[in-house]
Amino acid sequence: MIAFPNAKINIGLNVIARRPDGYHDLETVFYPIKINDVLEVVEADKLSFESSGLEIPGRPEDNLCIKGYHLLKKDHDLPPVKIHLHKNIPIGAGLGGGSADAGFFIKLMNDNFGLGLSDDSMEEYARILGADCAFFIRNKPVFAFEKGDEFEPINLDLSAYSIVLVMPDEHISTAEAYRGVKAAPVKETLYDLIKTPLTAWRGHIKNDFEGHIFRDHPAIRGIKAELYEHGALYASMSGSGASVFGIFEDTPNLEVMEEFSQVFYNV
Ligand SMILES: C[C@@](CO)(OP(=O)(O)O)[C@H](O)COP(=O)(O)OP(=O)(O)OC[C@H]1O[C@@H](n2ccc(N)nc2=O)[C@H](O)[C@@H]1O
Ligand SMILES: Nc1ncnc2c1ncn2[C@@H]1O[C@H](COP(=O)(O)OP(=O)(O)O)[C@@H](O)[C@H]1O
Repeated sequence: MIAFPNAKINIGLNVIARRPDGYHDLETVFYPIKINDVLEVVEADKLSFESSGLEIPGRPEDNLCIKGYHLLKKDHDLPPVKIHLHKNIPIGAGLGGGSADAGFFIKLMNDNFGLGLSDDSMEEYARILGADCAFFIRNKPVFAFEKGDEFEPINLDLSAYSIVLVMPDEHISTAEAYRGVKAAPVKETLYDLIKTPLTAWRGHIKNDFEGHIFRDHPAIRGIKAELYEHGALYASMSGSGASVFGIFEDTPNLEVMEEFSQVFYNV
């Protein structure tokens, strides 16, 4: 059994308040994009995890797929499985790649071992693994709030546009991004702003992580500026960075950027 976990981008991200549990309340829009890992799970004599493709930092036993297995195993009678992950979604990119693997792993296990879990119930399991993980259960554009794990579906279809994603050499961990951010209440909620025409987003829809990350990593700021110079209608860092996306009317030629970063066209 095989699945193709996809990445997400954040269109806007407001960090609103620090919570007593150390997390932050935020509002953001999650939008799925077409950069995918390959996740294969087969029944085996013992539980194992292996990966190919991009190198995943950390021990295999800490991989979110293995954590997902142990979480489900507490409540369900599961056989041991062999997990193979081909990693293609850039890591430390703000693309939620690990979270996508976790969400898709839960869905794979549910389908293949007849666990009978509803989407709500799978979201509950996913939330335990990480704030972003629950999004990947339904995997549809949403306005997300609280820890970024409560959702309101939205009608947002960008398929008429060309989305280009640029991944610099630098990587940024989610923990680093939250450490430097200053929480503040919003003046205009993203829930309303996202309904305005895309051409009105620039200068209004913001990502609060950009402030300190652009200061500490000027090359990332440069990528955003370059996307606007190439005609993006809207450009932003995704989530906690370091990737930056641009939304274009027509696919741009970004050959000049390919020298120092990885460019994904039409995601
Ligand atoms: C920033 C966002 C934006 O979508 O994702 P990325 O851009 O990294 O993919 C998310 O908030 C990341 O979600 P996720 O990566 O699942 O976070 P978790 O594993 O739950 O938490 C990692 C760390 O981020 C911080 N954290 C996360 C979520 C949140 N609402 N407040 C926080 O302060 C905490 O310090 C936590 O220890
Ligand atoms: N399946 C996985 N794929 C990628 N990273 C994983 C996975 N499981 C656990 N991790 C851990 O999560 C960290 C960041 O994951 P990722 O989702 O790529 O972050 P971000 O969304 O912030 O770019 C990695 O450094 C790694 O240690």
